[in-house]
Amino acid sequence: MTAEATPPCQRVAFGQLRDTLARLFERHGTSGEVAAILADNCASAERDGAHSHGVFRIPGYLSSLASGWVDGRAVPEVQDSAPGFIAVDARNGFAQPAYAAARDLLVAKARANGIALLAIRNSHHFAALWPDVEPLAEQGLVGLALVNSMACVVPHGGTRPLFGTNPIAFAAPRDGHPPLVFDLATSAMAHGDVQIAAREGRLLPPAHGVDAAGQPTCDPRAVLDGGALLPFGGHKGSALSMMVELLAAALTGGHFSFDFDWSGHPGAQTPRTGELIIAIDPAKSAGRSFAQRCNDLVAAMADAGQQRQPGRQRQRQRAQSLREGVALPVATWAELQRLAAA
Ligand SMILES: NC(=O)C1=CN([C@@H]2O[C@H](COP(=O)(O)OP(=O)(O)OC[C@H]3O[C@@H](n4cnc5c(N)ncnc54)[C@H](OP(=O)(O)O)[C@@H]3O)[C@@H](O)[C@H]2O)C=CC1
Ligand SMILES: O=C(O)C1=NCCCC1
Repeated sequence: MTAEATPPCQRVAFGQLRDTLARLFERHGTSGEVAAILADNCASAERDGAHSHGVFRIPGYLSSLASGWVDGRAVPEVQDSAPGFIAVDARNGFAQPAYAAARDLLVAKARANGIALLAIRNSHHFAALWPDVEPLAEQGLVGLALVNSMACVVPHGGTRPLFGTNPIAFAAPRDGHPPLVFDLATSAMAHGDVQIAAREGRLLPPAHGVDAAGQPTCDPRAVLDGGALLPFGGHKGSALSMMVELLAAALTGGHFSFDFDWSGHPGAQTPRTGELIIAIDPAKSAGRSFAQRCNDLVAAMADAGQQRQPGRQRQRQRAQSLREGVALPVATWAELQRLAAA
C-alpha cells in the first residue's frame, strides 16, 4: 500500500466556506433552515481540523438526500415530556435541526431543575459530536452527548458487527478558559478515519479491525468491504458502546445501530438512530465553583505530565483557521463551489 502525496491546499475564509455549504445543501434537497444548520456544523468541523466529519462527509450527505433515505426538509416535533425531560421526534430528518429546535428549552430546564435530558429519535447524525456539547459549557453547563450509528463494530469477544462507532462527547465549563471538551468514538477508530485511510492508501494501526473472515487486518479496505472495527480498549470500550446503544436508542425510541434497513435506498449513508443530550447546571451544587475546580484538575493533570488536554488541539486549529482561513485541497474547494452552483 503506498500513501498518496499531500494535495495542494488553499485557505478559504470560514464564512465563505459556511455560506457555500449552505447553498450546496439547499441546492441538494434541504430546507434553508436545515441547510444553515448543517453548513455551520460541517464548516466548523473542517475549521477545527476534525477532518473525518468536515467536508469529507459532503458526498455522503448528498447521496443520502438523493436516495430519499433522509428528509432534508423535516420539521422536528418537540414534546415537553416532564420537568427534566424533552423528547424530540426528528421525523426522519437530521439530528442537528432537531436539537436546535429544543436547545433553549433544554438549557432552561437544566437551569430550573439542575439537570435535563433531551432525547432525540428518528434522526440522522452524520457529524462530529462536540458541537452538540461545547455551546452548553460556554453557557456554564456541563454537557454530555451520545449518539449511535450503524453496525460496523464487533462487540468484545463477538464474531459479527453489532454496535455503531457510537461516540461520546463531554464538555465542562472552565474559569477564564475555553471549555474542557472531549469527543471520541467508542470504536478503536472512527469509521470516517478508516475511509480516509483507504482513500489515502494508508494502513490502519494493529488491533483496530478485522476482515470479512473475522481475521485481524490493517487493510482499511478489508475493514470496509465486509469486515468490521473493534471497540477501543477491549471489553471496556465495548461496554461503553453498549451503554450508548441503550441511552441513544433504547431510551430515546430511536433505532439500534443494527436495527434499521437502508438497503432500499442505494446511496444512503446517514444512520437513522437516536441521540441523547444531558445538560447539568453545576451552580446547583454546593461547594467551590465547578469551573474553578475544573481548572484545578487541568492544572493537576499538567503537573502530572499530561501536556495535551483533550480538545486543546482542536481549539488551536480553530484559532489558526479563523486567523488564516480554513485549509482545503484546491480540488475539494473547486468541487464544493461547483456543487453549490449546480
Ligand atoms: N456521528 C457519528 O455517529 C459519529 C461521529 N464520530 C466523530 O468522529 C470524531 C473523531 O472521533 P475519534 O477519532 O474517536 O476522536 P480522536 O481519537 O481523534 O480524539 C478523541 C478525543 O481525544 C482527544 N485527544 C486526541 N489525542 C489526544 C492526546 N494525545 N492527548 C489528549 N487528548 C487527545 C481529542 O482532542 P482534540 O479534539 O483536541 O484532538 C478528542 O477530544 C468525533 O468528533 C466523533 O464525534 C465518530 C463516530 C460516529
Ligand atoms: O466516523 C464514523 O464512525 C461515523 N460518522 C458519521 C456517522 C456514521 C459513523
